[in-house]
Amino acid sequence: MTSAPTVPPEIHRGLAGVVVDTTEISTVIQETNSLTYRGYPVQDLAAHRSFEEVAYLLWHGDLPDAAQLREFTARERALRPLDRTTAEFLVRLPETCHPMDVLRTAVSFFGAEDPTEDDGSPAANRAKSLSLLAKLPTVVAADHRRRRGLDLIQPDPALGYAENFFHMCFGRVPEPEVVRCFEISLILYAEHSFNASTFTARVVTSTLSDLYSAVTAAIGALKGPLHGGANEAVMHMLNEIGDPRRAADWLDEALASQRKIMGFGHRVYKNGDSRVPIMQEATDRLVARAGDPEAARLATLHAALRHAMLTRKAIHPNLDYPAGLAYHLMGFDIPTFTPIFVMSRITGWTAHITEQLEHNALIRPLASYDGRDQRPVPAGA
Ligand SMILES: CC(=O)SCCNC(=O)CCNC(=O)[C@H](O)C(C)(C)COP(=O)(O)OP(=O)(O)OC[C@H]1O[C@@H](n2cnc3c(N)ncnc32)[C@H](O)[C@@H]1OP(=O)(O)O
Ligand SMILES: O=C([O-])CC(=O)C(=O)O
Repeated sequence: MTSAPTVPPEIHRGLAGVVVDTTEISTVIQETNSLTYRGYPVQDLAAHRSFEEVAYLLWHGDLPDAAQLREFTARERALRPLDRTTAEFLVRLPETCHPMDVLRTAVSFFGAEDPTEDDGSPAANRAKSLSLLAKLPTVVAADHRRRRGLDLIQPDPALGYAENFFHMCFGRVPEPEVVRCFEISLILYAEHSFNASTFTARVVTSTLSDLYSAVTAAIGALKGPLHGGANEAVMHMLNEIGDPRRAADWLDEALASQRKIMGFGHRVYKNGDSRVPIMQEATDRLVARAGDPEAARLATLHAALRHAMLTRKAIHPNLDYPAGLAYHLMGFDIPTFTPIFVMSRITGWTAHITEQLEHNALIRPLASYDGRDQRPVPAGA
């Protein structure tokens, strides 16, 4: 009897187009290039709400009322300082390591220090998430200053999340318009469904590992230049091109040598990233406010490259393209750009960790083997 020929399995490399689970947290709609958090359009949240309100929304499912927001922000502000052991541990890390490595190590260290580390109850995870939201900016700012040879500035509980970050990095808070542009970037970066780092967090959580392990792994996934690391790569690329008149030629050479152009393209959005118009407007406001030739040169170069990429490849910018330039204009050093993304995405990651635990199934796909045929092990020498 002959056996029926086996149908080769369909391979979905990179899980492209594969729907692996449901989520109530956000939806990225490819057809309309839109994004909602818990049902609210992200554009409206960016226009009318604070980052703290969005964090609350992602975790609790609804926007806070005034009393809930007061309580939430008071708790976040109280949790910002680092204890002495953590601060001493972080300054011992080599300055040659990337700030994302510092952040990843810090989260791992917080996990090792947390006495409730093995209690994965929803209440314990909510407390850990809030503590990370509060402390990550303190770590990022301390590291930003350490690399400039400056001492840490303690968090100021009188300041909001975004303002306090500027205070801890620079010892001053810029004009409200600059703070608002920064806050808009945090709102836009907060959540994006099953992107690579969030999926990483869900994979780790699906084994019933702890929240710190899941966030540590997610930071590792976000660091790569095909994901969050692109906001830094955008600025390196603009610096490499230099002259706006060189943008089109530079692009032609880069494409001819098969280079990926950083800050362009997206796995889900094929006709433009829903978040880009709002972030681009915020970046344009920063350029206008700076009012200097250097900001104008960068803005012209940024626009010229975007135009050339659309003309040559019909590929649109993603959020990292305007955000990278915006963070530079705000005065942050390039290696701090992706850590800022983490300060925001910690909200989305931890919302997904909670959701994964609510309906957990171990994440374990299959692979189609195309290696050597089975063969006998030769006798040892
Ligand atoms: C917050 C975020 O994480 S957003 C993403 C940030 N990452 C980047 O900006 C890095 C640059 N972009 C990229 O590498 C890609 O666009 C990704 C990884 C984001 C998405 O990749 P994919 O979904 O695999 O894109 P896909 O393979 O469908 O690309 C289609 C075609 O466009 C090309 N393409 C896509 N993006 C780019 C790019 N940035 N530069 C040059 N070519 C590109 C691909 O090479 C491919 O060409 P081909 O069909 O001739 O081989
Ligand atoms: O959704 C993705 O693949 C990447 C992205 O834009 C994000 O994580 O914000």
